[in-house]
Amino acid sequence: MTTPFGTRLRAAMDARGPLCVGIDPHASLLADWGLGDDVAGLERFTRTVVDALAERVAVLKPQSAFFERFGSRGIAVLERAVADARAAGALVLMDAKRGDIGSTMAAYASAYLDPAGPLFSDAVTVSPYLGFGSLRPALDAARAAGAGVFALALTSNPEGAEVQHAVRPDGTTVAATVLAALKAENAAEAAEGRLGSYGAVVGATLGGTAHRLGADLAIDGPLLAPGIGAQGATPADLPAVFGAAVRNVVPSVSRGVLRHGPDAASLVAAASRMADEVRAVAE
Ligand SMILES: O=C(O)c1cc(=O)[nH]c(=O)n1[C@@H]1O[C@H](COP(=O)(O)O)[C@@H](O)[C@H]1O
Repeated sequence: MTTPFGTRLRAAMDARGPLCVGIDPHASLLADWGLGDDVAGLERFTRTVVDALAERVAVLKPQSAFFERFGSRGIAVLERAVADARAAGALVLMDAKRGDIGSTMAAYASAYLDPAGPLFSDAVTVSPYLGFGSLRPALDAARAAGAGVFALALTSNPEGAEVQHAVRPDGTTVAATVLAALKAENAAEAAEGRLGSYGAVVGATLGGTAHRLGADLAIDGPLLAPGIGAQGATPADLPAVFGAAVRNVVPSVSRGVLRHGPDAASLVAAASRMADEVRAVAE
């Protein structure tokens, strides 16, 4: 049986530093790197990032949208990136943010969480906003494969609050309900003293807002914190946002590292500076 994702993630964070670097080949970044906004540019960009960082950072997070926009040839680049990054020892978090009715969710689960599939990843991002229960096929597929799932709880964009801060009839917020459901999924791993495999996405940009969730952030699983760099947050913001849960935070940076390319040494230096800054506040 494969070691569960949460356990593998904790080991990778300890060994490599707690950092996720996103692979987001924006058209503007391709241009900045002197590459065409075409499949050849996408491939060169992706390969450069994977070659530079997959042996060094804990998690690489390809953003599927930037590959999908090139159709099947873009997906082929994504497949190769997933395989190469995993072979080099990085955990791959597929940023697909899927969410659908349960029966369709089962197909998404087989796309990303079936070890026999060409896009099989260590974990995938999902949206719980069709109801947390609709994610069941993905949660079960992840458990079977030793993979992980990150559900959106409090996203980094300002528009998220209108849904995520909404208060239910029982007085809890929608986001707190998602966090509680993730904690329940992590119970078995937590009982063994392990980091759970079911993570939440909580933006690093939220200032004091997330911290007001306080104990709700204690989901016994990882907290992916995007929003560092281009969206304005810094590692120094993490303790205020996450409080005691900061130890389980995996900060995620895309453009803030990628803008240092195409030089591989500069990409490595940017990622390692960021990992050092995070380590300094998380310990
Ligand atoms: O799930 C995510 O990764 C995510 C959730 C969220 O709340 N906010 C957010 O920015 N993201 C993703 O994180 C990346 C942020 O990129 P940068 O702003 O360039 O660091 C993008 O791929 C977003 O889709």
